[in-house]
Amino acid sequence: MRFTKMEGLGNDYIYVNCMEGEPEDLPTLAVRLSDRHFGVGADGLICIKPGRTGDFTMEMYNADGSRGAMCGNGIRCVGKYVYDRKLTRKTCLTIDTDAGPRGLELAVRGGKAEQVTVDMGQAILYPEVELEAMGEQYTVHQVGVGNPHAVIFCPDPEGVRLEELGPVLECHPNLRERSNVEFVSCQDGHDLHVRVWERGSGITLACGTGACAAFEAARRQGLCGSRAEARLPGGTLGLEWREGRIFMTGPARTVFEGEIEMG
Ligand SMILES: N[C@@H](CCC[C@H](N)C(=O)O)C(=O)O
Repeated sequence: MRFTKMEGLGNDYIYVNCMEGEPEDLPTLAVRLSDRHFGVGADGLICIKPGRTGDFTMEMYNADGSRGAMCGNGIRCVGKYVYDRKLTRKTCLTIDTDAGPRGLELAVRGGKAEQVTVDMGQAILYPEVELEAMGEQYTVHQVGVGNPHAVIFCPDPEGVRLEELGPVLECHPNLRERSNVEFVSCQDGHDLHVRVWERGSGITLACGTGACAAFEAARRQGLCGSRAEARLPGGTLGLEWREGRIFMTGPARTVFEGEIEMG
């Protein structure tokens, strides 16, 4: 099976062209290929399929084989994948996801898509909850960006013991559902510093939907205005709130292509 490894801010996935059929048992394949020692190594698997109503469909699996409805860094790479391989000549396209269709605008240089802006749609803010984890109290802002996020504001995200707290918070019974977790600080009304524990994949270098969830929570708290930059360990994303929708801009990059023996 041929595959392409791509990354957006170091949030890396294995991309498989499923336009004319797909491998069997995608959750098991995601676990096998994502393994960084015995597989290719990635935060998960993304399949590119024919559009349902849009131009293409993105189907994503986390490294543990669970399915994610949306992936902000992944969808930018899907845009680059279909454009660079000439599966489309459109620079404005619609990608169907389990969370609904998302509009993409590609910035092209030398025949390749480099930066991608995604209309991430409306974020939903649920009532905040207080909870206890590893002996500490946290105020959690629950945000839906097509997938569930638990945003916690703190003075220094770098000081958080994410590898220990992440798994506890991801499955905390006080949350609406199993969630992605972001520790966030906001400075100067636009500078968001974000560290992420991703549901199903653990600590990742970035999370596009997580950056949007942090932005929405910060905006609603009056901590930032309608434009912000989210600084994550893997790089920076541009965020803009326009008429109730969030627009996210960032890079998409191909790392390498390969072929793996199945069975
Ligand atoms: N890395 C992603 C989010 C991937 C899905 C997430 N782990 C989930 O299960 O909801 C992003 O960039 O948004």
